[in-house]
Amino acid sequence: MSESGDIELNVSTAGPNFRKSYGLSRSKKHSKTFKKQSQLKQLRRENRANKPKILNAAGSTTQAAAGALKGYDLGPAPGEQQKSAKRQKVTSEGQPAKESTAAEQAGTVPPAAQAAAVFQKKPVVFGGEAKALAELIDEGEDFEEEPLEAMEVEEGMTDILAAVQASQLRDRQFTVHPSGQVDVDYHSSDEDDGEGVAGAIPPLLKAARQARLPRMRPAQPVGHLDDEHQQQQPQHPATYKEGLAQSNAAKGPKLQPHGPSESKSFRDLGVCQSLADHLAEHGLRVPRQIQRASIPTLLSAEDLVIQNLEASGKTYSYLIAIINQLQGAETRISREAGTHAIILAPSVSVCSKVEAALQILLKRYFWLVGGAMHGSEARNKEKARLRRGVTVLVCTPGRLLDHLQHTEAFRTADLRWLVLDDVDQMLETDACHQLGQIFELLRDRSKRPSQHWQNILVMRKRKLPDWSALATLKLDNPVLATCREPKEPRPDFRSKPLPDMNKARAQPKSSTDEPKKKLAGRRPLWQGKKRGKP
Ligand SMILES: Nc1ncnc2c1ncn2[C@@H]1O[C@H](COP(=O)(O)OP(=O)(O)OP(=O)(O)O)[C@@H](O)[C@H]1O
Repeated sequence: MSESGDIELNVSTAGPNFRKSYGLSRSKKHSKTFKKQSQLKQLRRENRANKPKILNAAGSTTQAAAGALKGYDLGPAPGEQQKSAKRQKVTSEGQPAKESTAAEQAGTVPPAAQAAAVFQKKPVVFGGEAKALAELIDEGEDFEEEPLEAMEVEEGMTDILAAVQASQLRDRQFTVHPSGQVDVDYHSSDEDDGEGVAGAIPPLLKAARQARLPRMRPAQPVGHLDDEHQQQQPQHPATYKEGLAQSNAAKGPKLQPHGPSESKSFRDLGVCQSLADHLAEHGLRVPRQIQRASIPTLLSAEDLVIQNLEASGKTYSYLIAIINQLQGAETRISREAGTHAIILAPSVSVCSKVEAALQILLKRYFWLVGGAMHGSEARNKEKARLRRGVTVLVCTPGRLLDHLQHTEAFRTADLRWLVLDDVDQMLETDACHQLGQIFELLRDRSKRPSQHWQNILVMRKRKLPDWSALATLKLDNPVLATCREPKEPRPDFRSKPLPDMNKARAQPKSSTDEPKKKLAGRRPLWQGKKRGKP
């Protein structure tokens, strides 16, 4: 210890194992980061001498107890026996913990421990510092400047991670064993006692387990889900709502699945005659599955998540619904009224694709103006277009935020639809950081006090993305429109009559067969010319 109170740790005392465990080179061990790491380790070592080293969330839960609860003997987990032999469990008074029998312990196993036992096959270590520090040291960075949230976790355990990150355990390390035992490790910055932390684990693991359950029921192939049918189905736990309620970051909506209706035409779905005719002129005569599932909900102004495969007709679903309502407004909506629908797309290519479809649909309704802005045009030109008015705007998040912040003439007070196309892709890019700001600015500019526009989320993947970036969107009891059927009916080869093979043989297949016929009587070249008889 130096005079200033800082601990000075001679690197050489750290020993060869220390270097080996982090794979450090000789030059690295003299780095500033490495010294800081050593200091921290030393502090922890000192601290551990005064505090209980291992704390069991269940008090005294063992693998046998978890097995007893489940009705069979689990037996020791691989490697667990040796580990437990090495570890000395201590009580908070520092006395060795008394090993109790399985029967005694059966009553003390919390549901969290069972949960861990069910879905864990091997011990999983969670925790911020150990892993994060190792990574930072490998990169040669100063760990004090980095947030200690670079937690790594086994594949498939991200939900647990989300729960842990949102909790008071974020910078502690704990291990979940197959037996359901949870060990918490302490370090010098811990202020509260062990019981507080242990109490926090069971609800977390319960939440984590819920989060791992399937989040959507499969879509109904045909017909609406009527109330009676819904009551018969086992109630699906509201995973996002309850499971991760503690975490604002991972909060998501509870979705009501909605299968396609049996309507055979766009008219049946509620689309007006003129638009249905216009669609038929452009080859859209029969609505696709996803359009049958989504258009009725879109027309009823409910928030909606549309999920289906690529090129299945998702874009047309929401465009048809929006334009159907815009063209049918009692008083014609002029461009001076500002923007009524904003479609956010993650990339320029998606923007262009959506705009192309939009322009096809707007051909008939000349008073409705559609446009795309994604940065390929000069900003002043875009501003001029916004000043004149764009009723349906297709935009990338970056460009939209820019105009919301800097273009006064951009009028969004009457916004009625906000579409996030390809939302799963959008949430994987940096654009997701701008979404929160966009929603806030749109809400501030809105005429009415509460958010009143219809939210439409379009995604291709079945798995719901991380909703943390959409937490401020305030989806209002959204419906999930999805269907499992292939996007196009497959051709039925069996129903086709087979060609008459005799006829096919009798007739020459094509004009190219003619020269062959002519050559039919000739001798092959390799036999040479026929010599005349003497
Ligand atoms: N009802 C329909 N009848 C015939 N063709 C349709 C119908 N709906 C959409 N299409 C055609 O299918 C193609 C894809 O449609 P759309 O762009 O809506 O699909 P998407 O699911 O949004 O695609 P992506 O996943 O690439 O965004 C378009 O060329 C469109 O013309």
